[in-house]
Amino acid sequence: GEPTCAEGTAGVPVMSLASVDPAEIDRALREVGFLAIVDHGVDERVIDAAWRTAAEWFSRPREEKARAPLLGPDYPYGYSPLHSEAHPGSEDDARARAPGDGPPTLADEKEMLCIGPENGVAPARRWPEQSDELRVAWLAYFDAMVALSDRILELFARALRLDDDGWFSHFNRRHASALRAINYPALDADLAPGQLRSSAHTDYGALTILRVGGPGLQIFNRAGAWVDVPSIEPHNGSAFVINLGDLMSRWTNNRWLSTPHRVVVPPRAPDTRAFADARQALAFFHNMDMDALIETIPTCREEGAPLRYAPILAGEHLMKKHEAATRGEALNIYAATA
Ligand SMILES: O=C(O)CCC(=O)C(=O)O
Ligand SMILES: [Fe+2]
Repeated sequence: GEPTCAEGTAGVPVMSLASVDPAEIDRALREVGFLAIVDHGVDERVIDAAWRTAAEWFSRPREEKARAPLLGPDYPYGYSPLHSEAHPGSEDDARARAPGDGPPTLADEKEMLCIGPENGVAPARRWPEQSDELRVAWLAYFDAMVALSDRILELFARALRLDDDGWFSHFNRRHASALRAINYPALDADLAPGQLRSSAHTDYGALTILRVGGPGLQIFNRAGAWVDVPSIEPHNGSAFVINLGDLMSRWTNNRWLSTPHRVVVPPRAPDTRAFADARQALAFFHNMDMDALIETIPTCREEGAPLRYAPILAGEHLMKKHEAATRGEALNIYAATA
């Protein structure tokens, strides 16, 4: 039959969800930590509406957006304006600093709007009051992502040769997932040296479903190089990029990778004055139940191999990641792969 798996330039395989071989998923997640899916079955109108209402909302005046529910200590969702977050800087930035300078505080060149689940796990959703259309569209998209992540978790169970396709569903009764739209504004000047659209990070949870609009996403591969994730559309039809977060890597005793990734400004074409087009992404972060006990998955306990992690509650893992991020702990990927 038709091949279900083709290599992109970063080695991110593209798989048809209609005919995927779970062994290929296992291979991709062991070697790359990222894959792309087509034939995913999500209604294109649902995707378009979420995409369009996000873009429309980001295009509003700054003062209007600032009146939206804001991300803060009592509400870890809502709107984060441009430059509201400081992140560990890039490797170049770290090299440029004198010892003892403290962590770099270059802010990512992005703004974000986020909602959480509506299942009692998180504070009640707060919406920007200006757009009923956004609320309706995002509710549908959120539900579609929940359904798609359920399907992907079934495939993960098969990829890990668990005896029950529904193995993950026992940890997925009141998930703590979040939907985030990210706007990387058009640029009319270069960013500061070392500044990025999204600085290098790994995701926290089980898996992330990304809808990507435009170039710039890079992954840090096992050879220790930053490589572009090529755009999959339009040749392969509508696609989502799937990657794992730290929880899934831990759960599989590091069999599967939580791959560092970042978003850079694409290289500027010579002889043009335009710097960079705007870029948008929709990221659905799937988190397991807060009280899910994460102990190495039975089929990931190779005989004789050490168990790398003690059991932990998924909620505790998530909080530790949030705390590390707010302390600005740098992601030490360079040392890890040296
Ligand atoms: O914009 C993208 O393509 C990726 C964003 C991302 O990695 C994140 O928000 O965690
Ligand atoms: Fe990410």
